[in-house]
Order: sequence, then C-alpha cells, then structure tokens
Amino acid sequence: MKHAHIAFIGGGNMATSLIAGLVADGYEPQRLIVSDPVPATLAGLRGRFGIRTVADNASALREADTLVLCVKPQVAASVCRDLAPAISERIGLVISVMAGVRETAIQRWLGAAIPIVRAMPNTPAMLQAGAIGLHASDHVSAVQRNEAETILRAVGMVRWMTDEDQMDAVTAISGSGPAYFFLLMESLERAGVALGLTAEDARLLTIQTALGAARMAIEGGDPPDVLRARVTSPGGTTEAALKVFATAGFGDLVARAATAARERAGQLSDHLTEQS
Ligand SMILES: NC(=O)C1=CN([C@@H]2O[C@H](COP(=O)(O)OP(=O)(O)OC[C@H]3O[C@@H](n4cnc5c(N)ncnc54)[C@H](O)[C@@H]3O)[C@@H](O)[C@H]2O)C=CC1
Ligand SMILES: O=C(O)[C@@H]1CCC=N1
Repeated sequence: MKHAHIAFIGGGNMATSLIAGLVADGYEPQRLIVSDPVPATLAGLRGRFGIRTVADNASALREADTLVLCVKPQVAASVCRDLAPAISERIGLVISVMAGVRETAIQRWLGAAIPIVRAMPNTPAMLQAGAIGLHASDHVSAVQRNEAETILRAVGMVRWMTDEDQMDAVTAISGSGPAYFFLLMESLERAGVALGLTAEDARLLTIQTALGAARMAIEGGDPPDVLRARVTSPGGTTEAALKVFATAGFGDLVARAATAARERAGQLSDHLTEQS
C-alpha cells in the first residue's frame, strides 16, 4: 500500500514517538512533515529522522492527505481554528491524539465535515510497542478507519472502542499507563539501594525484571494472577511482600489513580466543549 502524506501539527513527545515508530516501520521520511513553533524542536526532528518540517501549521497541510493533531488539549481550539482555512478536499482524514478532546469539538473548530479518528497512543509507540485505543464515529468510512489503523498499527497494538467515552478510560489505562510502571520501577530501584544494592545493580535488576514480567504476560498465555501465584511460594519472600501491598490497599490505590486520570480527561473534554 502506498503510504499517506502525513502532516503532524505539534512536534513534541507524542509526535516524536509516532514518527520514530513510522520511520522504523519503513515510512519514507519525505512523506512526513511536522509543524511546530519551536525551531529547536524542528531541528531535532529533521536531524533525527530526515523528515520535513515547517514553522507554520497551514503550510504543513499543502501536500498532506492525512492530518495528525499532536498539540496539547489546551491549545486545540486555537490551533484547529487557525487551520480551518487551509483545510482542502485533499485532506481525507484527521487523526487526533489529544487526550479528552471530543470529535464534535474538533469538527466544529475545523469547520469542515471531515472524517475524524481519535487515537490514544502511548510513548512506547516510539519502539513500535505502543498500546493504542481508536474511535471513529459512524460517518467515518471503512477505508478511512483502515487508513488510521494502518498508521497506528505501525507503532503498536490497536484496539477499537465502540463508544467515544471509552477513550477517556483508554487514556487512564494505557495512555498514562507507562508512567505508572515507571513509578513502580523508580520505587523498586530506590528500595534496592536502601537494601544495600548499588544504584546500577538496582536499576538493571529492576528494569530487566519489568521486561521479563511483561514478556511472560504477553508471550506465555497465562493471566497475571496465575503468573503472580507461580512466583509466590507459600510462606516465602514474595508472600511477605505482597501482604504489605494488600494491607496498604494497593489494588484500590491503582483504581483510584486510574479514576483520577479518567476524570481529568473528562474535565478537559467538558472544558474544551464549552469553547465555541
Ligand atoms: N505524552 C504522552 O504520553 C501522550 C500524549 N498524548 C496527547 O498528545 C498531545 C501532545 O502531547 P505531548 O506530545 O506529550 O506534548 P508536548 O508538549 O511534548 O508537545 C506539544 C508540541 O506542540 C507544540 N505546539 C505548541 N503550540 C503549537 C501550535 N500553536 N501549533 C503547533 N504546535 C504547537 C509544542 O511546541 C510542542 O512541541 C496531547 O494532546 C496529549 O494529550 C496522547 C497520548 C500519550
Ligand atoms: O498526561 C497526559 O495528559 C497525556 C495523555 C496521556 C498521556 N499523557
């Protein structure tokens, strides 16, 4: 399949992750263009990937047939309104990765009846190990869904959501999720140092353990509770540690954290929907 010409509006962390994944997947860099107001950001992207860059958003659209909105939700309205006059019929698809920004709001700001697919990737997309939730409304055709899926599949595993509200849950679980695992790694590493390991040993043992556990969960076919039980010898060390987690309400804490993330996505959405 011939690759789309993709224009990324905003060249920050998420755009960089997506571009890294697409280039690694064989996308021709010349088919990718990024606009961002920060010259150093553009220079970094050019140097790293050999893609094209521009400082103003409208000129990024000149040759593009697909637009990927990668700016912060807080500037979504002004960026989309400024883009509106540059939207032509050649743009067949808009993909938004913005957390908590509804399709109807994007449609309204762009002022054009243009097919919009919402995507919620995460930063492991840069290693093509992303977890991505997608949602499209009924008026997005199968061909357009397929195109969005092809782009996002280049950077990870894709799951379609039937209800746009579920995108806030995806944001809370996998969009923000890498940060939760990094927090656990940081804490385990610190604990290792407190228990007498060198900083280097604590870090390497922690991250290799995270990789090994993730690979077992993905490749082994057994669910995490079965894998956990296998590590936990009766009366042993793991049981002693897990009792501390259970007593402190670890499961509830994780649920509360995820709920806070989902509520924040909802707040962003309510706030942005009010902007005309
Ligand atoms: N970082 C993450 O893990 C994830 C982020 N997202 C979403 O991706 C979007 C971008 O987030 P990040 O990349 O993390 O933020 P970021 O701050 O790294 O990138 C945003 C970029 O937009 C640029 N920008 C600011 N104003 C602009 C304008 N008027 N026109 C064009 N570019 C402009 C900034 O210079 C910056 O490079 C957000 O909406 C966020 O909700 C979604 C999934 C995961
Ligand atoms: O923290 C955020 O708002 C974005 C969305 C998901 C990950 N990062």
